Amino acid sequence: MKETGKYKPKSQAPEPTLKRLPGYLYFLEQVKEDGTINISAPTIGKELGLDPTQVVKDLAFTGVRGKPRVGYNTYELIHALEDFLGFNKVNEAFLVGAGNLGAALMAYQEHQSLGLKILAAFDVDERKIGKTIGGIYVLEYNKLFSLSDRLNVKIGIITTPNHVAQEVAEDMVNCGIKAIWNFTSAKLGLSEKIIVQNTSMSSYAAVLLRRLSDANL
Ligand SMILES: NC(=O)c1ccc[n+]([C@@H]2O[C@H](COP(=O)([O-])OP(=O)(O)OC[C@H]3O[C@@H](n4cnc5c(N)ncnc54)[C@H](O)[C@@H]3O)[C@@H](O)[C@H]2O)c1
Repeated sequence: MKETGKYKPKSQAPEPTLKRLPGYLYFLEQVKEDGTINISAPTIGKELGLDPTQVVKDLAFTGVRGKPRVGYNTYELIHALEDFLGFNKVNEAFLVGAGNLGAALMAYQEHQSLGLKILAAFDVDERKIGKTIGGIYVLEYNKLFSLSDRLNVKIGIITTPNHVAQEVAEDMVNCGIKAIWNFTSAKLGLSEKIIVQNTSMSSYAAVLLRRLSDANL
C-alpha cells in the first residue's frame, strides 16, 4: 500500500464527517475544472447546504486550514482530502460471493478511483469459478487461504447469502483481513480490532419508504 502522508491530518474524524468528506472532494473537483484557485468555507457550505462552521470543522481533519479572506487553495484541499480518505492509495481487497451484488461491485471500475482495488473474488459455485467479471477472476473459495498467505490483503468484501456471512467473515479474519465491508444483513460478531462497515440496502429502503409514508404525498 502506497502512502503519501504529505498532510498531517487530525485522526479519528467522526463518522458524519467521514461521510461528508467525499462530497467536498467531488464538489472541489468540479470547482477546479472551472479554474477556481481559492474557495471560501461559506461558498463551499452554500453549494453543499452546510453551515460554514461545519465546513471548517470537517476540513480541519484533513490538516489543511483556510486563510483569512482568501479561503482554501482548491488544489491543496483536493490533495489533502484524497490523502485523508485514502483515495490516492491502492487498497487491495478480496470479495467473497460473486453473485448478483458481488458481480455488480466487480464490474464497477470506479472503485479504483476511490482507492479500492478488488484483486480477486471467491465463490463456492462451480458455474462461477474460473470466470472473470470486470477483469477480476472468480476463484474457488478455498483459494482464499493460500492466496492470503502470499498477498497481504487487508480488506474483505462480503456479498454472500446472509447465513454464511459470519463463517466467511471469520475465515477472512483468520486470513489476516483487518477491515470488512459487509453487504449482507448478517450482524457479524468479530473481535473489536476488526473494522466492520455494514452497508444494508434494506435499511436505506426502510428510511426512504417510511419518510414517503410520513410525508403523506
Ligand atoms: N447491501 C446491499 O445493498 C444489498 C443489495 C442486494 C443484496 N444484498 C445482500 O448481498 C448478499 C448477496 O446477494 P445477491 O443477490 O448477490 O445473492 P446471490 O445469491 O446472487 O450471490 C451470492 C453468492 O455467494 C456465493 N456463496 C454462497 N455461499 C458461499 C460461501 N460459503 N462462500 C463463498 N461464496 C458463497 C453464491 O454461490 C453466490 O454466487 C445477500 O446477503 C443480500 O441480502 C445486499
